[in-house]
Amino acid sequence: MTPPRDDSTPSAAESSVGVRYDDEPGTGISVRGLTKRFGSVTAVRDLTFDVPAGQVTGFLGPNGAGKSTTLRMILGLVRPTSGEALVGGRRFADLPQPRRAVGAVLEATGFHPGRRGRDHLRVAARAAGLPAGRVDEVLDRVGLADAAGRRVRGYSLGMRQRLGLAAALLGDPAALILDEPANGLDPAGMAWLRGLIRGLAAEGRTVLFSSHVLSEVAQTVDHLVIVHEGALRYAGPLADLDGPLEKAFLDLVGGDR
Ligand SMILES: Nc1ncnc2c1ncn2[C@@H]1O[C@H](COP(=O)(O)OP(=O)(O)OP(=O)(O)O)[C@@H](O)[C@H]1O
Repeated sequence: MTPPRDDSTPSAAESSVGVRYDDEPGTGISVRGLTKRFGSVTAVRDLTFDVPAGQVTGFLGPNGAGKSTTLRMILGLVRPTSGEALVGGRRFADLPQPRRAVGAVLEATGFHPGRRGRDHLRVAARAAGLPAGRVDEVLDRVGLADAAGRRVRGYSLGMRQRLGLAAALLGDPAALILDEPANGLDPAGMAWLRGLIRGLAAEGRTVLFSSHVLSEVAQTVDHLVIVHEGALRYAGPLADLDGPLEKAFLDLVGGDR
């Protein structure tokens, strides 16, 4: 039997097309009784759901529903008040090679404006002990190769999103967590992102992304997790929802305001 993916050493060869990410036990993301209180505010309350590998899962909820807090707890950036989140069967803090297990694009991804796109990725790759050859591979994958020599201050919002995705892909991770990746993308950019996300899941990776753009979500996901006021409202296949996504969503989160 091959060793668990997290214990293997990253290499350019392994990142080539053809590697599957869901053929090992313990893949996917699993959230169990996750709760987070900030003082008197309960941002996330007793959330339990699974994010299957090899599928695209949309993470939906109104403003303030607790999505970002949940994603940050999965990534070990926020400590849960109780419960746990497992990536590939392990808590983030226990992952032997976190970059290999999960890549993330969070909303507040900051890039030094004076640095060139390629240099950002070189610095990130070096800091993570990843091969320098990955930089050009991920630039190609996100369609940023031609702009890689330009300084980030001249990048559009969509180009910054692509750079964030490139950084997330550096470690060739089995799981991707993307907080509103469609933010700032024009229609062509959204169509491109949809193709990228679907392609990543088709390779067997676990993809969890949050979005407020329901029309885009409906075209992109297989699976959905919907939260409201920190609590779970739905977890399951898109196809099992009652009616069109927008109507089902508004029914679930009380959208008659
Ligand atoms: N560090 C913090 N300190 C105090 N309260 C916080 C903190 N982070 C989040 N919250 C609160 O937790 C709740 C959930 O916020 P969160 O950002 O997780 O929601 P969200 O679903 O991602 O919202 P949006 O769609 O607007 O990005 C909100 O009431 C928010 O004000």
